[in-house]
Amino acid sequence: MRYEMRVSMWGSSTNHSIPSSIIVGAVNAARRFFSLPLSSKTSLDIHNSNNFKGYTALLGENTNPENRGDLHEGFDLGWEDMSGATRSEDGAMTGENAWPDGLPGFREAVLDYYHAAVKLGQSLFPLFALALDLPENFFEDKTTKPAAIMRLLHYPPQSGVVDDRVVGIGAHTDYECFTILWQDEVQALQVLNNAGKWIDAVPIPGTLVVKFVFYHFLGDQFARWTNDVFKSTVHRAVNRSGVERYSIPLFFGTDYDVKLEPLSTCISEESPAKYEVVTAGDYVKSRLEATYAHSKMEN
Ligand SMILES: O=C(O)CCC(=O)C(=O)O
Ligand SMILES: [Fe+2]
Repeated sequence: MRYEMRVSMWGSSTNHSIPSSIIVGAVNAARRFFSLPLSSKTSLDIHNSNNFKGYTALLGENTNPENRGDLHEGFDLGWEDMSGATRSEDGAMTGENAWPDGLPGFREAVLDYYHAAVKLGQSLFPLFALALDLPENFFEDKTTKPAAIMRLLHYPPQSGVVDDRVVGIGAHTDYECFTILWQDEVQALQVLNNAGKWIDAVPIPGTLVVKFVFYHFLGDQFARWTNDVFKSTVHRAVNRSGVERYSIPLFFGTDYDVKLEPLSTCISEESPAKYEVVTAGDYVKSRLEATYAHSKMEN
């Protein structure tokens, strides 16, 4: 069974909504950033960051090891408060964000969206806990220091014969528990269904689409917490639209110093624990290292 929750982007009284002005601010910030000269962007090269923050050039990332690189550019950031404070207790993922010079208002617009989306993400954990027969507050003490990576993504259009090994973002599963995704109106995102067919995740104008689909669109941290009761969904993006595309995923995990231990409700004699226990920080970092390994060597 598949559940999907759509959250109206128009401000309302519910605390599940992200005001449209905040979304528009972040999208405009992304447009301004990707319009910078390449040299300004590569000065923030993600390979120079000890915790994978900053700029990824076209083909810099390779989410599917069978592919030759992803045809998008990106800007990655993690938690930071408005005053600029970062945290020291994030284990392997501890470190600062990398902000561009000469883009007034960029940092504020991006962080405004980040904080609003993180708040939304925090409000979803109790629903997952209930779905797993756990107390509603089960994840509360495991999500006190938001371990959330956000990305601004820019996909050029691809035309003619598209090599399946060079697409916008190759087939992959996300590394954290779940993903909140804003995408513009350009169709590119696809989800692999149980029959092995790629299904278009159709953009809906005027909405913030929260990928919130049990058993289908969850990330690998939840697969580890639940011993695969929650299965991560394979997805990819191929932009054949003829126009450029922007998206903003936010990956929401448990705190970086928390161990990804299988839940007692999800293991049994018939279904013993499958995964080695690691901290969320070590896990995310190892996945990012694999994703960027090919371009690190060229660097
Ligand atoms: O751009 C998109 O719609 C998907 C991005 C994505 O899957 C990712 O960054 O993990
Ligand atoms: Fe993804």
